[in-house]
Amino acid sequence: MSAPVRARVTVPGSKSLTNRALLLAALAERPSTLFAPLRSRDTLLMAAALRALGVGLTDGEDGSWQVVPAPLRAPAEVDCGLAGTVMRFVPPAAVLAEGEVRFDGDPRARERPMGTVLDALRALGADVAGDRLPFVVRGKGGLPGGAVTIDASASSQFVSGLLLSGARYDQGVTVRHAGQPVPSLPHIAMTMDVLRSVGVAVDDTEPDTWRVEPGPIQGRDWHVEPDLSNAAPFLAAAAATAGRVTVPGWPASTTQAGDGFRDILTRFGCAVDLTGDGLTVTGPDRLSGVDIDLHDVGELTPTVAALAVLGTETSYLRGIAHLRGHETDRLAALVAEITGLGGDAEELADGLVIRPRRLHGGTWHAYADHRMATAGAIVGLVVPGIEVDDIASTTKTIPDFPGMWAAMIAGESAPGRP
Ligand SMILES: O=C(O)C1=C[C@@H](OP(=O)(O)O)[C@@H](O)[C@H](O)C1
Ligand SMILES: C=C(OP(=O)(O)O)C(=O)O
Repeated sequence: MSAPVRARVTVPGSKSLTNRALLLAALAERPSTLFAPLRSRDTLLMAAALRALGVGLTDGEDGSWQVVPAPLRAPAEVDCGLAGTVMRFVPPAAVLAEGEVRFDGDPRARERPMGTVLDALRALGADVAGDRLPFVVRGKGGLPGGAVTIDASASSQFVSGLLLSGARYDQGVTVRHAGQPVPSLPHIAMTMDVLRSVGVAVDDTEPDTWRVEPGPIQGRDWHVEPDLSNAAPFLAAAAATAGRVTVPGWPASTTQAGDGFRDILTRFGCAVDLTGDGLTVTGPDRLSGVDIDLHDVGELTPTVAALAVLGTETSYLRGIAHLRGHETDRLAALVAEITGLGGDAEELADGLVIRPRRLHGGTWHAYADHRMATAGAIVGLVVPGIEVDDIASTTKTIPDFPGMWAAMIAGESAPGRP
């Protein structure tokens, strides 16, 4: 094992909060300012999409973003990259423009599930050509809206996307889910919470039903919380090396699903301490195994799998069949990388089983997936000779992961940060 990691790591803003704030600011009645937003590939793509639709977006010297809403304009082209939040959140807004808005993205993005959102928009009165990327929204300057029933078992983003723009539809929107349970429900709760914060009337009292009333969206100041899911690999470094890592600015209460990592770390045997100073995690001498349902926090799976690989007991990660439609098929990718290095991992119908076995060095493939890349970095702290083939894929949600990781290992605060 490498030397225990001891560091204080300040992580950049939340992807999920930044992209929701950008979209709502674009649809608002008055300008908004985002303080400490995330600036990474996914949020820069969201910003570019909104600019292409005519929204004013300027950079403040302090790293903030000023957003000046304007009637959405077409024709326009939107590059979704590999960002689920761009491909699922922007089309429901693009129907408000008058004219063609063309969407495309990375090769893998063309495979990610999308048809449910486009069918829902058609059912609500939109003219959309296509069922996955590339597709074209032919905006009519507005949308009747109303009630729609969808199967959101492949992604909570199908629901969030429709809700975020719903207040701007003539009749608002009511989204009902029918199908296997919706994953990542905390992300839908976050959507409802941000809608309330901009004065939109919402109702989620009925299970699997979300209602957004039509009405104006207020401009506001947004103070974006640190991205707790992106904090996870750094906290995992403490867990993996019997070290200690503090993430300052961890919110006392939050709508981010990544907050669930505190409980997961406890189950691995870590000491987890949330104080006014931040969240401090101290790793145990021996990592336990876990049997855990990650349905609500699927995006933590690669990080949890990396710890499970280093655990001393068998781990079961459950409730995550939908990860097959993420940046890559994460279940297949994790099994391939773990077994490729001599480990023991197997796919379950809805998850993974990972048994303890000593790994050897070699290449850990990232599959253009930021969270696969960071999972490789965690394993590489403990197993000598591991090289992640595409660490640059981390720029999807962290601007400088290699710099932050190196600073953490050296025991420094990340450069330029408190
Ligand atoms: O709404 C959001 O910001 C997100 C919702 C989740 O998507 P799925 O429901 O597709 O897992 C999550 O995994 C993703 O990283 C971000
Ligand atoms: C699933 C993820 O991203 P996306 O927003 O592209 O769906 C993720 O970040 O783990």
